[in-house]
Amino acid sequence: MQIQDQYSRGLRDLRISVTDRCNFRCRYCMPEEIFDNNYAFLPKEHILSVDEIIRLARLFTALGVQKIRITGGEPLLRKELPEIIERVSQIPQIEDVALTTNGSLLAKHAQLLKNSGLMRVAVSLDALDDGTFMKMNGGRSHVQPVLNGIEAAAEAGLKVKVNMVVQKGVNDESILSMVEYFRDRGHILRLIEFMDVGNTNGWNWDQVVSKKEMLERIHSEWPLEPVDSNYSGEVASRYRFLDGKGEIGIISSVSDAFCSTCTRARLSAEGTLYTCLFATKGYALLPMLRSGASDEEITTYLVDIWYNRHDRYSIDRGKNQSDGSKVEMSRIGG
Ligand SMILES: Nc1nc2c(ncn2[C@@H]2O[C@H](COP(=O)(O)OP(=O)(O)OP(=O)(O)O)[C@@H](O)[C@H]2O)c(=O)[nH]1
Ligand SMILES: C[S@@+](CC[C@H](N)C(=O)[O-])C[C@H]1O[C@@H](n2cnc3c(N)ncnc32)[C@H](O)[C@@H]1O
Ligand code: SF4
Ligand code: SF4
Repeated sequence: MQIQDQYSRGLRDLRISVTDRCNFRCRYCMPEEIFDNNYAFLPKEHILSVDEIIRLARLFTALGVQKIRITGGEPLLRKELPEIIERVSQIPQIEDVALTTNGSLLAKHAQLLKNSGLMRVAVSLDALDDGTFMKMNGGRSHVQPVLNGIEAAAEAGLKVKVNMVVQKGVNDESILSMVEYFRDRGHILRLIEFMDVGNTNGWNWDQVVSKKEMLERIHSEWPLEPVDSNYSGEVASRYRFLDGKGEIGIISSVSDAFCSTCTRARLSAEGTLYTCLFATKGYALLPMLRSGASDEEITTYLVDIWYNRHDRYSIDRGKNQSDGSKVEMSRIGG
């Protein structure tokens, strides 16, 4: 069944958060003064079990989902991650299984994840110097373990992309060194505009380096040209180096929104469905799962939610948007 929302967007991509916990405290996502020892993380019994994740993933594939991204929190903190990946990748309609991780624990697990059926990994890394990186991740990790994770993933045969959130005055001076490092090693670096996700990261426009500015800075060092998207609705705009040394991506949710082609649904660790990264409201599926709802009942509910979807937060950014607090990024995983 192919379903469409109010702007004729299908449902292709399901992003599943497998935990709300993380071993980092990136200031733009989980500032440590908020996510401290008193923070109420989800108790285990309120988190989707592996069976529940697989059941929902199957139901979503019947509505058009072909691509699954596992995220968090930090997904490598979930002990059952290899089993989740193995079972998700065995669902016949699933063509692409990817993982988004901070990379700090990846070196140890990359080969097992690849053997379990993982195809691609996006590793987040914001700078190559420990000073800047540790300032951004709340002092939780040096750079080297993440670089080791990236190399282990590549050696295991996983396709690797690197995600860098760019924050003006914090790590924008690291753009060129990051570009140089990863183009020399053949990994695609994607530069992400700092976004106003959640309610706690102190976002303001002054800290955003726009896509245009990032491109100008990189182009003046290594000339670039645009490349067509790999698929309709791709989040990153692609640019190739004219000297033939690979490509980069820019994710410009703030300065150049891409909502018109957004086919992404997000499932939080506690089984709540969000139809936008900036949603103020989610749809709790866990009570249905645990009260014996049939596949047909859950599917009818999902179809109805998608049919009524009219999210386009980034296009409308700055206009009066609905009140209420937004879901935290660590709950739905970016
Ligand atoms: N505003 C907005 N940002 C998004 C959306 N999807 C992804 N992002 C941002 O882009 C970042 C990178 O996304 P990834 O999870 O690495 O992967 P992807 O864009 O799906 O990548 P590919 O599947 O390789 O094309 C995320 O961490 C978010 O910060 C979206 O629907 N809206
Ligand atoms: C929430 S994390 C979850 C997965 C994993 N812990 C990681 O960091 O890759 C997913 C992605 O969201 C990005 N992200 C988090 N907060 C962001 C923000 N305020 N603006 C832009 N991207 C953000 C992170 O950099 C990361 O690439
Ligand atoms: S961006 Fe990822 S690594 Fe950083 S705090 Fe958020 S969930 Fe953790
Ligand atoms: S802001 Fe919402 S609707 Fe727009 S691309 Fe991101 S998730 Fe999709």
